Amino acid sequence: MTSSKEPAGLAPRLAAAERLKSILAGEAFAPIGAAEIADGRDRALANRLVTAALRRHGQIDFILAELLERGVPRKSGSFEAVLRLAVAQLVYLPELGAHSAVHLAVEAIKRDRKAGHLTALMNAVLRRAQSHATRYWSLPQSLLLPADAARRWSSAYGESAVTRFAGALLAGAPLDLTLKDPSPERIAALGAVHLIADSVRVAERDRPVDALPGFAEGEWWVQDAASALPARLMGLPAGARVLDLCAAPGGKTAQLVKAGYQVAAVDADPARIGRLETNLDRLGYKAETLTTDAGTFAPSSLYDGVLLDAPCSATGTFRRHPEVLWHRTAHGIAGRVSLQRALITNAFRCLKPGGTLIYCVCSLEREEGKDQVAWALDTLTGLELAPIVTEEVVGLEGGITPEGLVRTHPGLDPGGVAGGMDGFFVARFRHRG
Ligand SMILES: C[S@@+](CC[C@H](N)C(=O)[O-])C[C@H]1O[C@@H](n2cnc3c(N)ncnc32)[C@H](O)[C@@H]1O
Repeated sequence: MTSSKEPAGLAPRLAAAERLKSILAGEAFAPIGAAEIADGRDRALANRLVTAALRRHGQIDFILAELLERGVPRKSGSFEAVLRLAVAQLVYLPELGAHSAVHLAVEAIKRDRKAGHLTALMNAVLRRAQSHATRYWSLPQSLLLPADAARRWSSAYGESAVTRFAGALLAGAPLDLTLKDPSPERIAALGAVHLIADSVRVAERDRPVDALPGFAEGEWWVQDAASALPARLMGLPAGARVLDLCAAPGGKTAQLVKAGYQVAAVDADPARIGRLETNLDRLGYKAETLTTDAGTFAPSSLYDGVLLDAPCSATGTFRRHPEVLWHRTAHGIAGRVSLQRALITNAFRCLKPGGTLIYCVCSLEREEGKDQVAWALDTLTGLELAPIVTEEVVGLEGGITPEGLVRTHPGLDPGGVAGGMDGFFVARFRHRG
């Protein structure tokens, strides 16, 4: 909501700048909600600006390097965030109006004690950006991905896949659902298309998720087609006892319940366990829930199956969380790798002899995927690989490695349906007994 003293359109920019500033400082992107901006149109504008600035971050880096010869001034408050948002609007969202981008950026930093002295610089830089807007609009898509990530992923997934990653980043992620009953009638009622197994893709998303048919009745839940793969690979008979480690908000828990298992869901975060319980309630599904550390959880009796969806760099989710592309550090990955090892070790301790362990991460990084499998087979000698075969992932045969691991990425189309999928890594192990 704008105050009478503020120019129209300033409030969403101030909120967007605050949000972008925290994302640049390392926080994850959470869309600006009604508590922050009551007016729905302002909120939509703020989220659109932040999303464009994040998706175009690599190209905007290039632009800022050209426009700011001495770099971003130090200790300049919201200057960089406001500048990035204004460049995103000027160059990539021209339909929002170039004049308002410049004027409101200057107004926004006037209100910031730490940046107020930089109005002349902001004005000059944005005028230059405006005069080069056509050239900047056609900057190559190769700038969209960090150069080191593009190199790593090209050698892992191939150059043509990585070329598609840039397009996928700009397009964002489509809405995929897992259906209790993937019958043609239900799929048609949702205006969706079938992907693989019980995953569907909503072709035209014209309303909020909770307004789609079947939401209130608990007929489906939101889940990317890649995220829906691991739980399907458990392959145990109905009635088996299955432990879901790092379970919230419960997409995989719901699948395990749907498969007929007796499920215990563990997560360390009480608020996220609350969301898992709400989600299961809506679906009419029951599972035991435990708020505890999956690295030390010691069950009173062992499980037939354990699914571990470990915390990771989340680089496979860059279409919905573009900031993960720019937050990855060697130090951060090393921390994740050792946490994942502690969790795999405890997952193995919770498993019955002969039981099945599924390890998965929404990461495109080899250290969190294939290298962890090599480590587990070396260290936990009671584990052996239970290779996943193509018949288990019909419609996604290209996602299986020769060793029987699943490795998806945004350049793969599930069931041949355009729109890609998240990057996921899945390995299945068996307890030798
Ligand atoms: C990738 S998300 C899980 C998504 C979930 N499996 C699903 O399909 O909806 C990772 C989860 O791990 C939880 N987590 C992180 N460290 C944990 C730990 N040491 N013990 C238990 N849960 C943990 C986080 O709270 C987060 O909910």
